[in-house]
Amino acid sequence: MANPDALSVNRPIVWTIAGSDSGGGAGIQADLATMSDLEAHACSVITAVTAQSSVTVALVESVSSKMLQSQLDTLASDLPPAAIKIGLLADQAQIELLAKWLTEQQACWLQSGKNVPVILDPVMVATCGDALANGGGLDFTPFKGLLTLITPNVSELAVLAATELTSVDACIAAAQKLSETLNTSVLAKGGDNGPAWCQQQANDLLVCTDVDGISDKHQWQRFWLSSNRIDTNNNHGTGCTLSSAIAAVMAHGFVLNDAVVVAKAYVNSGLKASYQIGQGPGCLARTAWPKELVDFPYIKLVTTNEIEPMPLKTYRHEQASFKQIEESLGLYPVVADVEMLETLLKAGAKTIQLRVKDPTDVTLERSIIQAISLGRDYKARVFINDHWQLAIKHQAYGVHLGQEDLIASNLEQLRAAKLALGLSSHSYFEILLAKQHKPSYIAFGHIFPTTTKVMPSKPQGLNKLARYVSLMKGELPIVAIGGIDAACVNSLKATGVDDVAVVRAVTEADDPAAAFTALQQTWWEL
Ligand SMILES: Cc1ncc(COP(=O)(O)OP(=O)(O)O)c(N)n1
Ligand SMILES: Cc1ncsc1CCOP(=O)(O)O
Ligand SMILES: [Mg+2]
Repeated sequence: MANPDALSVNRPIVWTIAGSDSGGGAGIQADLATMSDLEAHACSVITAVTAQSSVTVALVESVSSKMLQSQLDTLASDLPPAAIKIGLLADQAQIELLAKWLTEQQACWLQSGKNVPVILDPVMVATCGDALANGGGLDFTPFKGLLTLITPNVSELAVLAATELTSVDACIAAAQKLSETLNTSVLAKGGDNGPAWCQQQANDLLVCTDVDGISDKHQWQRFWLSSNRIDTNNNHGTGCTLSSAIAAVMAHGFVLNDAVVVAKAYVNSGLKASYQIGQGPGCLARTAWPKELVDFPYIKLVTTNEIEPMPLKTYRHEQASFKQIEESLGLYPVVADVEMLETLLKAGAKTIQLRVKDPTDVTLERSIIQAISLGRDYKARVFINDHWQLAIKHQAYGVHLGQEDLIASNLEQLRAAKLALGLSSHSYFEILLAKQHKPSYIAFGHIFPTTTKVMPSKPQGLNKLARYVSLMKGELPIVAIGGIDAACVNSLKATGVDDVAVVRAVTEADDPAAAFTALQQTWWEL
């Protein structure tokens, strides 16, 4: 019987194209362990065999071109990948061969509407300091346009961008240049010594290109991803683990930005439980899908005014929280006009959102005043969508904003006015971003297909919802939205989600008041 908690119905196939580490801590061995731990079926294409322990690399021998080609072709015909991670490439001939193969394959995948993410970890040196490939001499430009993400550490970034990294500015410029040269997103890892190095925290820089399935506002942006530094020498295989985790998470259908934050949490959790096995640096433990919020990074958008990563204590202590929701929001309607709002308040709604989307509506302010006043009459909590200045002016109970609106809104004014704040999210990445503002609740969607709004992201489904809910338990209420009707209320409740917002199931019903009462009754009785 299928496991209802499984990430995907069938384990997705993920390939690792990398070198064997006879010591078992890095390379193919770390990749297979990671992919399998993250519920993927791992296939391997071995590029090189290394005679390696935790203290030395004694010998590296690349496989023949014939063997490399044969592994690729044999797997492709029976076990096609949902995502690919590339690690050690021993020489230029392997880069050329793989780039040619990927070019041909991507043309086929494109024809069949398939998008296979390719994550390149440009391995050059082992943790013990010995060279694995002729890194400085390798030219990765044949991969231009073929990659989804490249994950260099500080020294690899310096080699790839052919520059010295002496400042945070230089790091950002080098990552940006690499992104443009290879036409790919870049995760520049800051765990090792370098300009963004900090004793207390590890700061990675994510440079996004046109990432599939995320908000327009997050594309072509740069973000610092910061975590507490985990004090351990057992870091052999960290880069291999990170890149194969990113590939495995993407194979389960998560967007790139989500895969990066989940993989970082996976590595953090693995480092905490890491162990020494030989005389040198030990390796990461395999701790399954990350479930602890503390392991996920803080995210900061890099702007022209603020380029430095943020000290984590600033996020934790310096901002006040928005109003706490004392009594659950429950199942509540989101409506487009005051008439419908009044009908539903009369039917007993104690929470409701006014969502007026017409920017030319000359009656907007009047509608907002009426909605807030009706809310007071019926002792209901009225949230105003988007129009935060008017909500402050007329003292609404709360405001609901999208991630896009966050950029244009003044959260300090909202905080000072003591309004409740709800924030939308569509992914792990956006949940983490929203949480940093300490809102009153986070809405998550769309759970099922919806016609109410054109969404850049795919429907999330119940399985992902359950993961987000369990991550945020005890932190903030999560409100599910999108395509919700009487038929799915049961299964939504089973995810443990706190509250539910509905549009069409109420507003397009023949009798909206009756539809709302029935839905709410079902929700409370479950
Ligand atoms: C409860 C709830 N969740 C999500 C939304 C969507 O808000 P937003 O992302 O700002 O999009 P628009 O509603 O403005 O199109 C919501 N309104 N309410
Ligand atoms: C505003 C919004 N944000 C995410 S989904 C959605 C629309 C939900 O509408 P419906 O309940 O009719 O699917
Ligand atoms: Mg909005």
